[in-house]
Amino acid sequence: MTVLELRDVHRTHGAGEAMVHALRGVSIAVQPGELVAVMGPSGSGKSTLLNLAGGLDGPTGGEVFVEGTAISQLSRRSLAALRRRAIGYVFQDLNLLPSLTAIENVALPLELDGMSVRKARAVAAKALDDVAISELALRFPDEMSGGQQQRVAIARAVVGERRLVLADEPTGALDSQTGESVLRLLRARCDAGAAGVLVTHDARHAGWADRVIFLRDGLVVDASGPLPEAEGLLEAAS
Ligand SMILES: Nc1ncnc2c1ncn2[C@@H]1O[C@H](COP(=O)(O)OP(=O)(O)OP(=O)(O)O)[C@@H](O)[C@H]1O
Repeated sequence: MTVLELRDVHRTHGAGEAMVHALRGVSIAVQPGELVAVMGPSGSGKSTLLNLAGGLDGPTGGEVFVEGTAISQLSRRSLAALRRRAIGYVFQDLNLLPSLTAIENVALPLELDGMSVRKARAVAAKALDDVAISELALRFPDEMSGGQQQRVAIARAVVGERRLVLADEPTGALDSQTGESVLRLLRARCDAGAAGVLVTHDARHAGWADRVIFLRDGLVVDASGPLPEAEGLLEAAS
């Protein structure tokens, strides 16, 4: 089943002369096992697309479907449950809770979903092990490097077998080696069956994706295989 579908999605901000058309009719579909990179110049609508895909924002036109469900039809409570259970987010602002340890941060969505603390901690410990930082489980975010925090954020995004993983420049300011390991984790999650959407400015990062969608002024201007087509488009845009 298609995990994520945007059908003729529009998003405007503001009104009257100040109205901005962040997205002007975008249609995409992402299948299980597929990692799709979204590229485009600053202001082209990439973050808007990701926020709509994750149900963090609603479209002003068109519809977003997650696993066949139109998310505009969901109650607030159902949408919150869908976000917690099915969707993992790795955003540049990591949103790790500073007063919780690494393992508590990863376990939190599971506990919120009703899993016992004991079981949630066991699942979280496995997720931290998967991203090779099990020895940091009891550290607080400010006791970890940026790369280590990023791994915690990835573990939290995929814990509990989330089927849709959304990443907005997940490598942030990381050095290239650490950044690559974050992308490798995302790729591995998709290879294990999740659908992924990766917003990036970096053509090398887009090289981890199965295909690249290129946005300009809120429209998909090309959807192609990964490199070298994406590099050509980037050069054409600059
Ligand atoms: N809350 C908002 N209010 C008003 N305008 C907004 C809002 N959010 C986004 N926009 C506008 O919508 C357009 C698309 O923004 P968006 O952040 O999606 O672009 P982007 O491609 O992610 O850019 P960047 O690469 O710089 O992060 C821009 O013109 C932006 O100024």
